[in-house]
Amino acid sequence: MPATAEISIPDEAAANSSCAENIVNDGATVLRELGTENNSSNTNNDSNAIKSDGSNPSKTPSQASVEPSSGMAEELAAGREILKDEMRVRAEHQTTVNQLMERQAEKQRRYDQLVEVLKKSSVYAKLIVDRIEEEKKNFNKRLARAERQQSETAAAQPDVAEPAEAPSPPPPPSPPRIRRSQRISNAASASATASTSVSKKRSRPTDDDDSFTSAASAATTAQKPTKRRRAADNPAKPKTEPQPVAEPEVQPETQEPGRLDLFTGQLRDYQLEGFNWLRRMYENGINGILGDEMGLGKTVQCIAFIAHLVRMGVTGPFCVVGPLSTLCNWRAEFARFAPAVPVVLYHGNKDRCALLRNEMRNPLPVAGCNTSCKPVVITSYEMAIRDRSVFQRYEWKLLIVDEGHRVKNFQCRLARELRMYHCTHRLILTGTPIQNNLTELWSLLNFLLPEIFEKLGTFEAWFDAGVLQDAEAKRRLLEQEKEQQVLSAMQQILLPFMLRRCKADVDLEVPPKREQLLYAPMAPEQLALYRMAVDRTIEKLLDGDNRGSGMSAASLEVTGPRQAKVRADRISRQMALSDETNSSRRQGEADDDDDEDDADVGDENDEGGRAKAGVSSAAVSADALLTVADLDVALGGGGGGNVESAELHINLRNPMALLKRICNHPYLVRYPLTPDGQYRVDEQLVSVSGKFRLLDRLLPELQRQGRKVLIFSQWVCILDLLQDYCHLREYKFSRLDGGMSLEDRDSEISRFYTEADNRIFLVTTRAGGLGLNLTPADTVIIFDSDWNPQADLQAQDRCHRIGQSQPVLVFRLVTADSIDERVVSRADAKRTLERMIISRSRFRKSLTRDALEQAKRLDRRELEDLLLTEAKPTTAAAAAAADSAEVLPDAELAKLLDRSDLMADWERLRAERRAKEAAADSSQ
Ligand SMILES: Nc1ncnc2c1ncn2[C@@H]1O[C@H](COP(=O)(O)OP(=O)(O)OP(=O)(O)O)[C@@H](O)[C@H]1O
Repeated sequence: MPATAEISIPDEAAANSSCAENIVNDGATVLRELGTENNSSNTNNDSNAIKSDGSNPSKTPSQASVEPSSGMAEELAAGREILKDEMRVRAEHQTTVNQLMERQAEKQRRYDQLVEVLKKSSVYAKLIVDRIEEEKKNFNKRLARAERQQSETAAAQPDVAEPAEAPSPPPPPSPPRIRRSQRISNAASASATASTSVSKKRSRPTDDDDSFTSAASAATTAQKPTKRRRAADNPAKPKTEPQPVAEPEVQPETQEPGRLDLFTGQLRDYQLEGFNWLRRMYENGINGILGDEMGLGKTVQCIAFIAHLVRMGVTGPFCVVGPLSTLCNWRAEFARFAPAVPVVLYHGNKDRCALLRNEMRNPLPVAGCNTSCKPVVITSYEMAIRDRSVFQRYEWKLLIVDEGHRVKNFQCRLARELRMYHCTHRLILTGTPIQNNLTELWSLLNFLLPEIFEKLGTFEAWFDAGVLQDAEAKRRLLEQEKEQQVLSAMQQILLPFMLRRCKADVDLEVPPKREQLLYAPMAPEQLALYRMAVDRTIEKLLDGDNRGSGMSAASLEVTGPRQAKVRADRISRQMALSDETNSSRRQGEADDDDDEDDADVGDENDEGGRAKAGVSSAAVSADALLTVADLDVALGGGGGGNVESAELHINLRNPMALLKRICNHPYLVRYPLTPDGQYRVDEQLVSVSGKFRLLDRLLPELQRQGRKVLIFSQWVCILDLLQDYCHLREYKFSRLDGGMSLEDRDSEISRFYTEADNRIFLVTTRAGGLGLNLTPADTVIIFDSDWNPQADLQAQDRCHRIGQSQPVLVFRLVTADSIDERVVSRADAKRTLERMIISRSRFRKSLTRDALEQAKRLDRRELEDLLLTEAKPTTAAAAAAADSAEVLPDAELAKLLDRSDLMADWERLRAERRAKEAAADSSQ
């Protein structure tokens, strides 16, 4: 990393600069030539060039007053014009050069900042590496001492005269080197007994032996009742240097032999490593991001970590803030993995929360442990904001922000409020640290470590996802990397603060998944409507229809609440959902889980946000709708006085949203009504949308196979349509969206788990895409992709996670030749950005000296591969002709739904793994 790299003026600037010089020179040449020509026709034989204003300085006043010939005058005039042009060009080029120089200076400034951050970050990196090495040294010393003691005991044993006196039993055999899963409790007790009973066979610890190291350190700290030095990160007092290594605040040794450990689960190897990383960060007073891919067990690692802190005598309080949908999951996981640790789920109205606050306040005894601690408070973003003044009164020992990419906008309300909490340690959990751009990653880091990540400019716009769509720009990016190594600098900066493992890196024992893009051509009616939206015919039609009513097309929008009568039917048909829930759901278009926060306003796709931002919509009465006859005629509907009633939803102020609606289903723009004002749910619901046609091919077959399916959409109104479809086909289903209460969400999830014939779960990406475990499903259909690719990935990972036993098929539906394709390609570019910065092997292990060195040497070939040959989901099936009833021929369908190849791969992998394990065991 050239820390003091001189940045030369880029070729472009140099070229422009020399270009400007050339022009000046050329201009002078032209003028000289012009002067020569003039001289040749001028009897005065002047040899000087003409001044810029066209006068000839060498002429005497009398000469100047001599009238030139008309030819000469023309030449002079032409010369003046040329000169003016040249001056203009010269000025323009000078401006360009100045701009380029300014840009370059700005880039240099940002680069200097980056180097500065790198320096700060390497102080932390060194601290952590030194700490790890020290732990290893200590462990080795303890091991050697234990071995010495053991051999001394063995040597002393023959001298024991009376075997009948029952010598103390031989030390229990040391635990075998555990490969796949490792109980923390085992690790802890292994270390606790390390001084008396460590097998001679055990090899020297490697990185993988971190568990033992951890436990050794835990035991060491348990014996040293030092007071934890408060490494508080109170924003008012940012710390500028890493805090000295601090021990957790421990009470005197309390562990008795055989005492129940608080974490009752078994961590896998990589989870154990994550646990050790969490512990080390805490002990060193460094906040961090646990960025493991979704479903790898971030929740479980945190629970193990909190259980460890409690066991070490840290009495809390601890706080977990997450999306509403995940709260029950956190509570359930605590009950499953650390039942002795008290937990309070803080959610509800003010009265209920007042009661909960009483529970929060007092320390409770921890079963099986000679200690007590305040309950772990689990709450939602909404509550964390609403009751900030309450939460602010606590001195949180640990604040966990689950799905922490929510603070991706550093100015968002949630980030602002959480910054006011007093906490010793902060931790962000996110499976998707980079969603759209580097600014978001900076925001997360700024939230955690404001003293290091203080200047947004440092991270801003080094790499732009938009640029990554363009091959030429990718090549330029490679050049930049060669010159400045910005990418490696960023990776080095992140290294001490982030741990991220991908599913491919770890032995997850989850069958593989296959993601496929399914292209659906538009149905004829849909295409007609789409064209009308593109060429703005809709606008003209609506303008015409509403001229008399004094309503402009731009303000035309039908809103949900005014449609209560026609919605009633839909509501009454819903299963297990309360009316209250539904009416609240009607308020928003796109889902807005916990969206009281302003974090997502400005999100490209945030329909709900825009609605809230106040698109003043004029509701159109049912009578007015009847008059939109031209629209019906254009769509091939009734016309000629036989126009059916329909609910229109057209917001011309947002043409992009209008196109997206049409791509997904024309009913989102114009839903036909029955004569009595109900939604007309018949075969046409399927036939007018390309995506529904595809769906109608996939779902019956999946139902026949008994597969459970998750269908994700970003729009609540699409969920409504899908629900109508389920009624039409008489499919049982569950549903989860942002308008539902915590209890309703919980009951819908449990219905999906427990009812065998409930095989479809309709979920909004925002409300249900995060933190849920829906492993009964093995098929995911993403009805409409998000601009943010991570939202789709999160959705897929609801069922592709630990606990899944089947290969998972993921289908992303894309309407061919439409705005949908743009969404998909832009999302792919953003995925490349994410892969470039963090999804490389660098963050796989917690920090080592080797990893630090490796991060300095970014492999150019690796980067080239990534940028120039990207892995994309397979484009499996383009639907057949739009007017064909056979949208997806049987043979194609069978191929799409066939998982036998995935299963075979999975079986082979498992067999190989078993063989390896057997070989390793026999060699021990
Ligand atoms: N060591 C373990 N033993 C048993 N079950 C586990 C273990 N680790 C994870 N799981 C299970 O795997 C599933 C995924 O784990 P978890 O929810 O902690 O993942 P996550 O990384 O937090 O996912 P997300 O990012 O989606 O929130 C859960 O059902 C969890 O109970």
